[in-house]
Amino acid sequence: MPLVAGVDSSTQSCKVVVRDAETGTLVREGRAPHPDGTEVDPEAWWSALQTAIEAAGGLADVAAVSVAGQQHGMVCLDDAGQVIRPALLWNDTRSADAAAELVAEAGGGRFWADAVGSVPVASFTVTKLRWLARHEPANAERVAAVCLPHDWLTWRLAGAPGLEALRTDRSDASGTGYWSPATGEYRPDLLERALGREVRVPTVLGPAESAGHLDPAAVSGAAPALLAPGAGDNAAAGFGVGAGSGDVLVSIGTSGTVFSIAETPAADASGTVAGFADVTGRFLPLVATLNAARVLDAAAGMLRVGLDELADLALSAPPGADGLVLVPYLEGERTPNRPLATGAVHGLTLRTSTPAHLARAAVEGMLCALADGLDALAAQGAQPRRVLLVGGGARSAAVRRIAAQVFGCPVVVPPPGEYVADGAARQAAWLALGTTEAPSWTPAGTREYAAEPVPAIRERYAQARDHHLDRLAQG
Ligand SMILES: Nc1ncnc2c1ncn2[C@@H]1O[C@H](COP(=O)(O)OP(=O)(O)O)[C@@H](O)[C@H]1O
Ligand SMILES: O=C(CO)[C@@H](O)[C@H](O)COP(=O)(O)O
Repeated sequence: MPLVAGVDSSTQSCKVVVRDAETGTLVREGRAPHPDGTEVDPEAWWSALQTAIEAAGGLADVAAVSVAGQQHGMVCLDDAGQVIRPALLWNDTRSADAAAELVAEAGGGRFWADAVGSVPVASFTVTKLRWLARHEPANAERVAAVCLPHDWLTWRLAGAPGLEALRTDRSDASGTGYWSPATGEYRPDLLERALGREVRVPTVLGPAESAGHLDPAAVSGAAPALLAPGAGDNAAAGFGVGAGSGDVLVSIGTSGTVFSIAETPAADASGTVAGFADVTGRFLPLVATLNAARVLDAAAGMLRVGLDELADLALSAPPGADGLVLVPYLEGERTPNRPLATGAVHGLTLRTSTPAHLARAAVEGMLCALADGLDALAAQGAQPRRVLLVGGGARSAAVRRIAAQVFGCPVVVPPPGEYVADGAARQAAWLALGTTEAPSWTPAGTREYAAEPVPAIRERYAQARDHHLDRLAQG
């Protein structure tokens, strides 16, 4: 029975699962935390990956490995393959002006949506390259190759064999802003427009193509396992839960994402829906917010309670929290594009000044921003008859129950698990087994949450969401 390993190198942590390639049975797992911040030395991901692999019992008996990871992060390498500066992550908003500049230079969003399927905001790698060229020209001069977190980790697992060996996959390439899901080709002209010159980018592999072999010297005791192409974390999560064409997913991790598996590429000139690619050769129209699970962390911190108590408090308040609304822009926001925004609380009265009301408003505010994303996805052709809910935030009983009221459709929650790492493992199994189709591992024990929709929650949120302050310069 071959074993395979899947990795999720996400914003807050690194998770490794080892599964049976044929049945998908979980054999062992491990995890390790990542440092805080929106600028991170990739070496910290490498060290977390080593710790998580060790906690998962190592890779000695594993036939294939696949790395999925947070999307968009800019990892710049010099001629010798050394990292030039800490990576700027997807939630680093310093390139917001660069994004606006790139869009204006092209005459608007239509150009970008047609060229690469998405209109760049600060999250996209292409805007970070423009920021680098403008603010750190000496670093920009040294760049020989640019890649993404999952590409870099796969390359390190291969023993960092030279820049020409860098590999990526369609799903992550589609978040760069210089690769087109519609044509399957890079747009080196757009990369050059951002950075000022062309640099090397990873070769984009198709589904289940090999990225080479693991170098046993890179991981203590590991076998020379096959390396799979890997994926962006949202695409991997879709693959991990076995989502099929037309399914709509909401992921509540550090980011909030709303996406579906589509047969045709998206090209939304408004920039609300990003036109990404999936793991199987299909497409992944996606709306992302910067504020999801950490809104709950922040509310729990303010109320000095744990996350389970926060959920109990939220469920003890009435739907709509008697008019208390929390606008969740704690990290600025990406959709809508408000990089400088801060959060706000509206509707405070003596009645609503309770921990329960604030807890409920935090859950509802975070979910309303995602419900706006669902509307945008529906406007692009998705049909959210039900929503599959994944990510760390889906562990909250309040999120699961209130989501059905806010989204206005049933919410299906797979058993708690690491679906990004599972998606990566399933991709590794596809490669290891050499089959035409990926093995079908279906998570058993999904639960469906249905509730009467409460439109008043979203109506009140719509009145509140445009009223907020910008962050102070040092904020
Ligand atoms: N029971 C819970 N209730 C609410 N949030 C939770 C719960 N368990 C975990 N989380 C949240 O999930 C988040 C991590 O989710 P995860 O999907 O792993 O994030 P990421 O992939 O961005 O690193 C954390 O912010 C954590 O607080
Ligand atoms: O930027 C996006 C999607 O476009 C984010 O979804 C990142 O991929 C980070 O994911 P998490 O760490 O929150 O899962």
